[in-house]
Amino acid sequence: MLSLRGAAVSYGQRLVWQGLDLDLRPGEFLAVLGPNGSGKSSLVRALLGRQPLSAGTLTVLGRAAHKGGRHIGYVPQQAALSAQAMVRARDLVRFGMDGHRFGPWRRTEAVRRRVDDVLASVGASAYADVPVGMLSGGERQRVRIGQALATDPRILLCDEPLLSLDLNHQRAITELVDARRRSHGTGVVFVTHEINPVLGMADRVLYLARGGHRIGTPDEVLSSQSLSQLYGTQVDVVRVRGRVVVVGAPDEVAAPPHHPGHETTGTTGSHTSDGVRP
Ligand SMILES: Nc1ncnc2c1ncn2[C@@H]1O[C@H](COP(=O)(O)OP(=O)(O)OP(=O)(O)O)[C@@H](O)[C@H]1O
Repeated sequence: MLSLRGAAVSYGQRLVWQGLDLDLRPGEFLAVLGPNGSGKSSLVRALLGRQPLSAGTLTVLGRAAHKGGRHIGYVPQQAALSAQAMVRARDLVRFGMDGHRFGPWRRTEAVRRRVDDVLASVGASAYADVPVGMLSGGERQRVRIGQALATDPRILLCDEPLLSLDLNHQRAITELVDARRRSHGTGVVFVTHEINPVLGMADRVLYLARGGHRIGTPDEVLSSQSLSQLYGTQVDVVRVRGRVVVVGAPDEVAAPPHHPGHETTGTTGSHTSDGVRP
């Protein structure tokens, strides 16, 4: 579905990652992990065709990537709502369709039914008519996923969809995405700091750090040996009561410079010494 060969992203002199070979299969769940500033969002932007590769190639469904393809659904990082706060959940889902299939916004019966179906599929029917500014974080994430699924995309890119959600909502959101890929064969790229909610679902993990990466099954990548090699220092991956904790991964960044379109997801060095939060 997605194919990267020898891919790299850099901003000026800053090389973010390089030498990335990746194929996403239909229905596959790929978790993308890594500390702040390791280039997870840059990868998502590259896959969306919004960030040019500095080396290598990307094809999406067999064709060179381009912006705005309706085959890719995108769940962005939680952003300040401001402009959308008064928009109803059902309108957000409809916006997701308008840009693609239906041209100018038309209130046709078919569109209304489709919006209802999408809202039902993400469990958001009960608050379809509530302004999104009044929804909880978890409810809003359901609606955002609905918006991303509005065009019935074959690939779903989720950029930190679990941020600021409690454990129950993290589980609900990951299960929603998991159910979707199983029922529709949707390929999923799921960027997260929170490995544990996706551990049982991820077919493969791509771990980005220090300009390098590891890719493989969760057991292959999330091992002391693999992460120690990646970081170039001793890192321990321990499993405690079925949860994975990464101990000793050095913080990657001091303070990522703020620039438009790049929202950091936590405080400086939030990739803590236990790395992936339990
Ligand atoms: N548009 C840009 N111009 C210059 N540098 C950028 C730009 N976007 C990202 N960067 C830098 O590239 C690096 C990777 O950023 P990116 O947002 O992809 O990382 P990330 O892994 O998603 O981080 P986080 O977990 O904090 O969201 C960072 O050092 C960041 O400051």
